[in-house]
Amino acid sequence: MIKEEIPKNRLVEFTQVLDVVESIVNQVRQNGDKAIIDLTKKFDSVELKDLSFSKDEIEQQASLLSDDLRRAVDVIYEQLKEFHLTLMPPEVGGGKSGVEFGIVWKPIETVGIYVPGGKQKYPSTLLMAGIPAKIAGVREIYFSTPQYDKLDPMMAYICQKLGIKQAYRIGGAQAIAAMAYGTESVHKVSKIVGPGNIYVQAAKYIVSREVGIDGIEGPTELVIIADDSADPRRVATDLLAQGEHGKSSLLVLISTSGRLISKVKELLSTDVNDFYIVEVKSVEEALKISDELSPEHLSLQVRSPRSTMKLVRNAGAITLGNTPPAMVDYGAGPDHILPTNGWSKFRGGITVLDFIKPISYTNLDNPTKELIDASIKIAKYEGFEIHGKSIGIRYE
Ligand SMILES: NC(=O)c1ccc[n+]([C@@H]2O[C@H](COP(=O)([O-])OP(=O)(O)OC[C@H]3O[C@@H](n4cnc5c(N)ncnc54)[C@H](O)[C@@H]3O)[C@@H](O)[C@H]2O)c1
Ligand SMILES: N[C@H](CO)Cc1c[nH]c[nH+]1
Ligand SMILES: [Zn+2]
Repeated sequence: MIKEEIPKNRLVEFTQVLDVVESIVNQVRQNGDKAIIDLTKKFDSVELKDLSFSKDEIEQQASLLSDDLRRAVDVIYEQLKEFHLTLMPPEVGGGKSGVEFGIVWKPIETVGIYVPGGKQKYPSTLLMAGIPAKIAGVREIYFSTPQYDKLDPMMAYICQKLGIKQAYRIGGAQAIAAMAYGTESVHKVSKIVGPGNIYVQAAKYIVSREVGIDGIEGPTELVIIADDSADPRRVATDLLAQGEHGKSSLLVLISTSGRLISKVKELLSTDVNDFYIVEVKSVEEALKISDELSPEHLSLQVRSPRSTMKLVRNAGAITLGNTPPAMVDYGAGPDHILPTNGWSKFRGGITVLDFIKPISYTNLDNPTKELIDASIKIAKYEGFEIHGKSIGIRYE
């Protein structure tokens, strides 16, 4: 259905299910594997026997992937690898007042990746999380997905390429809780990343009290800003494409062209999804609405996408001009694990930076008297006499 007013708040929000998910998380925390088995029966109607895929099962499934699809994965793997390698920050250092200081980057040691799978399968998401984790040097990468029978052959092949330590057949909030707290069968990790529905994201939010998370990456969102230079068929197809993720997707067109809008409306008229389509007077006005929404994907199908991009304040990922947003989903290089629900106001998509941490180092070779005196004075001012003394005894 076409709607002409964009809702102020997201209609589907992980905050709506925090209470029910808190109870799921607690059950897994207290009862481990047994709770996972019960919850999987309750929510997915599956009698779960083995919680993880064995090495043999993964090998067997991977062998079923055709050469053609293996090559496709290999091509995308190299493309994503290049993007994340480009972003890998250097170790930096400097000095002042006789102090040498700097940063060494260390990988997070254990990471759990959630790959959604309730309605569709997402081997591409395993690549999007696994490649930056591997480049960052994460020692043990685990992953979980709600596939209760055999593992998808493409995922199995990707598991092998990434050197996944263990793969679990667990979905929803129970998978997140299991990786956060550990169970008899599931390894506890230091950080959990990955997209999913509101139950999955609510669980990540809850367990972030104890483990790192990458943010909130819930139901897909696409805002297209288009002027009269845009092609209505492409605009409509981009909106329909993200609508494939399901009814929870947020699909928005903001355009300065009434002519484009009526053509796009015509093309969308028979689809089951809701589309929010608004006409504005200028691209600046469109940007104001989009920034307020802070969408996941932002597509700038306008005459000057580069100068328009400079004016954007909030978005997870921007595609310029004729670039299909679906290429970010698959093969362009930048990650498709992107913030939703307004979280692009304060963070971006996954990069290698989500898997490394900066540790500072300090070496006082020959500090100036001025710096030492100033430090001791502030320690005394705070009432920490011994802090001051521990500095003073070295440089008197
Ligand atoms: N933002 C991103 O970066 C990004 C990327 C890819 C996909 N996505 C989104 O991920 C989502 C995938 O959702 P999905 O549902 O297909 O798969 P999912 O794997 O996220 O969730 C499926 C699980 O949800 C649990 N569940 C379902 N109903 C429940 C209920 N009533 N109570 C408790 N638990 C329940 C079940 O255990 C099930 O296994 C889509 O909305 C898609 O748009 C987002
Ligand atoms: N559009 C999704 C991010 O919201 C990513 C995706 C994966 N596969 C297809 N699309
Ligand atoms: Zn998509």
